Amino acid sequence: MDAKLMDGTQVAETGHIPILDLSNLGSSDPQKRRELAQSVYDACTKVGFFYIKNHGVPESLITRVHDAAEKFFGLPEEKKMNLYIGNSKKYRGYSPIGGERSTGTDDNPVPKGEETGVLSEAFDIGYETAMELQTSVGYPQPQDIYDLYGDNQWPTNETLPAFAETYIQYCTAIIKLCRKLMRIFAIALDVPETFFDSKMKHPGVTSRMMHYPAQPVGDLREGLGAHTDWECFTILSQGKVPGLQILSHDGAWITAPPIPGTLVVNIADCLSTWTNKKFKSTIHRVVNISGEERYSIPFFFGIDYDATVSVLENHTSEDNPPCREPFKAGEWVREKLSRAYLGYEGA
Ligand SMILES: O=C(O)CCC(=O)C(=O)O
Ligand SMILES: [Fe+2]
Repeated sequence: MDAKLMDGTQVAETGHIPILDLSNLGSSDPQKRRELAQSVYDACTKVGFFYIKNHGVPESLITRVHDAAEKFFGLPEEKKMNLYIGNSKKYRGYSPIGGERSTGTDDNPVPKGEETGVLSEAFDIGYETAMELQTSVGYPQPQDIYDLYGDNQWPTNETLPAFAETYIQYCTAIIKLCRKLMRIFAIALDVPETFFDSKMKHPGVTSRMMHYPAQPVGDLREGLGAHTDWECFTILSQGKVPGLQILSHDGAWITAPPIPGTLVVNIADCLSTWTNKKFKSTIHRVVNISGEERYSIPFFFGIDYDATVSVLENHTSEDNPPCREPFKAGEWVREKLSRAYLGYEGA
């Protein structure tokens, strides 16, 4: 059924976004992995978004991390502001409502100085080796050339008992899933299955808890402006309340409602570049007109910050030259981060 948004855009409740069953993600049968890779390929080239079920992340852990997010955002503003993102050189910490700006997309940027603050608050963390230590004792520290690893600003245990522990546990489970997915992407792209393995020793990972207040009637502000994600791909746990919309090829915003037992995956800029844009880094936004508070937890998975993103040769031809020169993942992410917040440009 189609609905009309307050700003007049059509929102179609459709089955445009495939639901993929990941039961065979770690199958020992290469044929089963190839079949999964084929459906991943179709989803990435046609939509750039898909839901995953049987993904292996325990529902109880997802529930615990969402509970932690709700508790965090329920803290008094001054406690949250103790962890203000502006205290961090690495873009880690709390960003209050209106603190993040809608910068638009590469093709359709919001002019500098005209950006508006979005109707959401967020708590951001980045990769730290504690996320590996649960599964691999003695995991080495990364070299931090781009100044983006570690130094998360955690609330104390007195303020929020077990908050850091729960969020780190969640990240551990998601990183494990992401490394397996990268192998499926490699098969889908017709390169050796282990192609990305050496580039995700200390993956350029960011995750954030987000809170979108119920939008007051008549308030047209976006919860999060139209954008693409920057890394390789995103795994989104969107709680129970709808609000995520993706831009279809014919220019309509399509809602991607929460589906119990699933997470959402979307392709982001770095992986799209690797594929010479065959995999779509699809524009999306959040508008919370549900009348309820919305909580979501995006997890952005990128390759090591000091690794190079370079268009795969087997995805170029004379008529289809590389869309970009090779670049370091850390440089790209830092440049994007420096424009993301109002009144704070990082280090
Ligand atoms: O909250 C959501 O559903 C999506 C968030 C998102 O797109 C992002 O943080 O990049
Ligand atoms: Fe996003």
